[in-house]
Amino acid sequence: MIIVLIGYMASGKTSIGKRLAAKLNYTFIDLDDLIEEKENASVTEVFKNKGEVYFRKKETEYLKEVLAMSGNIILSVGGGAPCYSNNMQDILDAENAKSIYLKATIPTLAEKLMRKKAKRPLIAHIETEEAMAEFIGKHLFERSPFYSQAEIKVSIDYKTKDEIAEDVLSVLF
Ligand SMILES: Nc1ncnc2c1ncn2[C@@H]1O[C@H](COP(=O)(O)OP(=O)(O)O)[C@@H](O)[C@H]1O
Ligand SMILES: O=C(O)C1=C[C@@H](OP(=O)(O)O)[C@@H](O)[C@H](O)C1
Ligand SMILES: [Mg+2]
Repeated sequence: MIIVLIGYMASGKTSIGKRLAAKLNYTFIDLDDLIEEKENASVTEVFKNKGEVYFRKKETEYLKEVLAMSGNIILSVGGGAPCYSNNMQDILDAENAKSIYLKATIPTLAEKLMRKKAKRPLIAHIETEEAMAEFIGKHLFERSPFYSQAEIKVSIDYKTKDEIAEDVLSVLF
């Protein structure tokens, strides 16, 4: 089975994915880490040197590769992955795949992203929490139609990583 974690930046896809993989003894794959490895550059460097369009092409290419893999995998994708190309449909159509949306409210995301924006080129320039919340509001409005197609939704507000991992496990098994 491939469990695909989707959701907005800083909703916890990467860190919850790691925990779930350890608990289930599944292979953990983070799509951003895979891109960094294959491109031999950080996400920030890829955005800066090759542009976002190039990043999106690579994201789509490696997503297809992972979805075609066999075995038990937890796949954490970047926040934009479901929203470009045919990626969300490919996730839904993949045999053996289950999609999970880690869902958060705007204030939760704004607070998390103010602390964790440095490595995220789309929001690194935003200076105040108020401006961050405004940006996220608009961005989530565009992205929610993709995220909402996930088979399973788990709310993450006010929860610890362990609580979120437990909630995901309880809806899955
Ligand atoms: N529920 C949580 N409680 C506290 N910190 C969290 C929680 N979820 C994520 N974090 C922290 O927030 C940051 C962003 O999480 P990350 O897993 O990278 O999110 P994503 O991959 O969705 O962008 C990380 O530093 C992570 O440790
Ligand atoms: O939402 C996005 O478009 C992005 C999210 C990032 O991943 P995380 O969601 O893991 O931060 C990373 O792929 C890149 O900075 C673009
Ligand atoms: Mg991540």
